[in-house]
Amino acid sequence: MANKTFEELFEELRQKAATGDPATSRTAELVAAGVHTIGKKVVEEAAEVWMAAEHEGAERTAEEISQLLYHLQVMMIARGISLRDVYEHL
Ligand SMILES: N=c1c2ncn([C@@H]3O[C@H](COP(=O)(O)OP(=O)(O)OP(=O)(O)O)[C@@H](O)[C@H]3O)c2ncn1[C@@H]1O[C@H](COP(=O)(O)O)[C@@H](O)[C@H]1O
Repeated sequence: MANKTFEELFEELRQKAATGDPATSRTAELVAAGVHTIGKKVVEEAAEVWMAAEHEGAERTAEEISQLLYHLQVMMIARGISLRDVYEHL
C-alpha cells in the first residue's frame, strides 16, 4: 500500500471525484452514489475500528482507521467541505 499523508490523499480524492470514472475509481463511484451511501460506509468503518481496537492487534486497527479516514474524506468531498473547513474546528 502506498504511503501518503492525509493532505495528499485528500488532493488525490478531490481530483478523482472531479474527473475519475466511477467504473474504475471507488472515489468517483461513492461520490456519484451520494451522501447516504457514503454515510453508511462511514458508520460501517467506524464500527470496524471499534471492533479491531477491542479484539484485534494494532496493525489491523490502523488499517481500519485508514479506511475510516478515507471514507470521511470522501464524505467531505461529496459535501464540498475542505480540509481548512475541518481544521478550523480542531
Ligand atoms: N485509501 C483508499 C481506501 N481505503 C478504503 N477504500 C475502499 O474501502 C473498501 C474497504 O471497505 P470494505 O472492507 O467494507 O470493502 P468492501 O466490503 O469491498 O466495500 P463495499 O463495496 O461492500 O461497500 C475498499 O475495498 C476500498 O474500496 C479505499 N479506496 C481507495 N483508497 C485510495 O484512494 C485513492 C483513489 O482511489 P480510487 O478512487 O479507487 O482510484 C487511491 O490512492 C486509493 O489507494
